[in-house]
Amino acid sequence: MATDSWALAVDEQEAAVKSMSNLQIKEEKVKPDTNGVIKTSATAEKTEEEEKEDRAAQSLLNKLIRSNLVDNTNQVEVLQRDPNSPLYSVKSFEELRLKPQLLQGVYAMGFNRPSKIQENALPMMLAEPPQNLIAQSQSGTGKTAAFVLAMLSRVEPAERYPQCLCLSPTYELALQTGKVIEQMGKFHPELKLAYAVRGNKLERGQKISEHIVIGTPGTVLDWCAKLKFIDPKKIKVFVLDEADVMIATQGHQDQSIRIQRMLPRNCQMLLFSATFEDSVWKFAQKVVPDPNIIKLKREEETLDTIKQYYVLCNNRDEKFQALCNLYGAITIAQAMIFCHTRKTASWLAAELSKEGHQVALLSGEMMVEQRAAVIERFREGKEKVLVTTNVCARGIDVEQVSVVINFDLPVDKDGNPDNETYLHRIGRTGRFGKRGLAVNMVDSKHSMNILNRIQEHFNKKIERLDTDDLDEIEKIAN
Ligand SMILES: Nc1ncnc2c1ncn2[C@@H]1O[C@H](COP(=O)(O)OP(=O)(O)OP(=O)(O)O)[C@@H](O)[C@H]1O
Repeated sequence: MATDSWALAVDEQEAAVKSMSNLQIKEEKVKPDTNGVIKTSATAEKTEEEEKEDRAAQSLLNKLIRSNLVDNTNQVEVLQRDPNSPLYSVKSFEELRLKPQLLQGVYAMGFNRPSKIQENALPMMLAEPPQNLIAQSQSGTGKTAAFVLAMLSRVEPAERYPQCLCLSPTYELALQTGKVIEQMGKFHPELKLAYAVRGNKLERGQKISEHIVIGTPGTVLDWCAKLKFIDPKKIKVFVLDEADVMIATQGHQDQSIRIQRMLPRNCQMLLFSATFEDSVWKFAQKVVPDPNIIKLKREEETLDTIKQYYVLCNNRDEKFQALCNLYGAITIAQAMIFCHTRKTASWLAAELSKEGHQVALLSGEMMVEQRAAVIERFREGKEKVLVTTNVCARGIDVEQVSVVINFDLPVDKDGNPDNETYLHRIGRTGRFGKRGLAVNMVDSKHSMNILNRIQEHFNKKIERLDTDDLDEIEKIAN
């Protein structure tokens, strides 16, 4: 195989780095595309695969670093299966008439009142007869807590068999949800939970007596169909968590549908997702018949309150020099610096450290727990600058950042401007009326072209900044 070209492609396309060792690539001709990026069919495939894995990692990361509800002032949209039935919403947990032990559990977790999505979702989920629900709202808005409460409310502790089944996309995400079940159900000690995840081996012929089973689709399917540890006909509540992450994983969609088909017709089906792309929507409709639908829109990200600049350089070293010139001005607040590859991010973090700056590096090579720890320190303000990559920081919410530096402009895997990522990176800096600042480093004709296309897309002028001019620097700092 063409080792050099392959190495080059890998360098360009960070997402493919990890896959090198386990890919069997057949001899094939590799030619650079119009952007000079070399792809083989194997790289393209694996890149997609990696992105999918990333979604699960991101979701886990967000859970690990989150200690509060995400603020959302948008309206909730509710579509009822029966538009004539009254629409209930609750402003307190008391109104739900929960079992006292559950209410105690909710309060012990520090929840004083239902979150926006919970206000509508909880009465629907707890209604008699049970109703099916599809709910979508961004990560951190209280979905997990909502369906956990619904499952715990429906369980009959005296009946010792699985009554609620919850599917999660990965082992780690299943454990996170399991923790919430354990916390919320802690004043209900007779309530038991089983984890249907890889490595949890039971003796053949056994029936499990736990009331709630949480697991990944493959193992749950085995437990229901092949090993018969669970009698699916007795399941009252079926939850599909993180449907968007779920269907991004090969095979999970089919396995989930096969499990759903074994359940009784009157089983309550609940599906949750942070996004509603077409594929998620199609899947949701397959597994949730006659649903009520609740949607909570994401806070709009805009560029209105953000000052955007670009700095013209000739190469990476000049970009570094420009960044050093800017450093004093940007560290008045907290800043995130985005690079295209892990290699550049590591290099930049090391160079900044050599200059005596204290920076944090968030890299894709780190374990999810390590990444969570880095973000946590940054959120606490222990470091003021975080150097990271596109892939690594996508989907991660760090609220107090007010400066974003694009050391490399965001491009998609075909080398075109990634406007969505641009907006997401930059948009976060100017939230809630705060002023934000974005500086884009441009070092070639190609990247100037990308910048121009970004300006056109958003119909916003990005001004040139001269980092050797102290007056100019003053201007951006104030
Ligand atoms: N009513 C509430 N009051 C206060 N905090 C809450 C409430 N509901 C949930 N939380 C907390 O807010 C955070 C986010 O909630 P939760 O994990 O349920 O959101 P989510 O929408 O399921 O997020 P994800 O999609 O990432 O799983 C958690 O720390 C949770 O403990």
